[in-house]
Amino acid sequence: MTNPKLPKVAILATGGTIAGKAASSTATTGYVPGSATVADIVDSVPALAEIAEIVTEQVSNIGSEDMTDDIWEKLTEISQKYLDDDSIAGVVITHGTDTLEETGFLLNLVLSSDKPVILVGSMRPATAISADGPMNIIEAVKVAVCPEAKGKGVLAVMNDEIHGLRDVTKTNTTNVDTFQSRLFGALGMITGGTPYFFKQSVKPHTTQTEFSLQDVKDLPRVDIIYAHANQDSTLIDAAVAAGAKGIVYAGMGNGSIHKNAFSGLESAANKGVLVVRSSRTGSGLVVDSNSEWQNFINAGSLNPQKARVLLQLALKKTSDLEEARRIFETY
Ligand SMILES: NC(=O)C[C@H](N)C(=O)O
Repeated sequence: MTNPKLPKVAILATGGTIAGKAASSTATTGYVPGSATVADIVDSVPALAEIAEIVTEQVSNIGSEDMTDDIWEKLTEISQKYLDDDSIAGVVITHGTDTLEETGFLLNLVLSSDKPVILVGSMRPATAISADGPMNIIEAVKVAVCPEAKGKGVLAVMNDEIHGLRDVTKTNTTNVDTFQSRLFGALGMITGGTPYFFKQSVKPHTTQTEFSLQDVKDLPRVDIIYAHANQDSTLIDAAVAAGAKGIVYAGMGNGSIHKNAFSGLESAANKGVLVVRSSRTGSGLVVDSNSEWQNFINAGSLNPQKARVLLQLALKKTSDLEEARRIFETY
């Protein structure tokens, strides 16, 4: 779509339900994510041509439950290539919603630009009645050309809301209002087709971080172990045996550790594996509580999947406990 009078936006497509097709217009589950191309998506929303000159690139076409390190590496490089292009005003990335928060948090930490970068997905396939994808992509492009979106880090636009990728998480399996920033709230909203911003995160992102594209290469293995009643150390020992350099423990409450899992985590930490305590509750901070857990790092407000991303990047810089702790306190 060319209209050189309008700002130029790159739409990079990775797949997801926004590119999904179902057998019937009433089917909202059981569809195939990643079956429409970026060209199909853009062609099906002619109103985009009134907002921006659109250029597109297909990065992958997968359900985001199948996200890999290789696609992360490719996506970060391609995103930075467009951000470095003086003719581009902003970048929109279409993405499945299942791992959108992990990809987005990674981009928020490694991309270097103050241009808007917007992740967008949908909860209903493109073929569904009341599909949410077309309006979501229109609103994402509107935010991408909005001067106020500059310098706010990587953003997610869905369901008329603008969220920061550090804090947003998927909270519902199928509802269109699934993305919430539970602890700190949305950064803004889109009403009547206009983006309105009300706040921004104080945490460093994009141009302010110590991470770069180089850190996305050869990411170390980090496993998440989910806490539960009657737990033991079997899966923790298995993670270490599989070569994990880090473990995120999705603990109970304020990162509480089952006493029978503690011995496995302690022995992992003694072998140099960095262990982060996060929480399976879905909200709140994980802070110091039990004096026995001094060899572990607190995830603060990062949920287990976000803590995993930060721990992977931290491990590219250090294996020192205190230095990794500083990184978790910073971001
Ligand atoms: N709504 C969605 O996009 C879910 C889909 N499984 C995905 O993440 O690709």
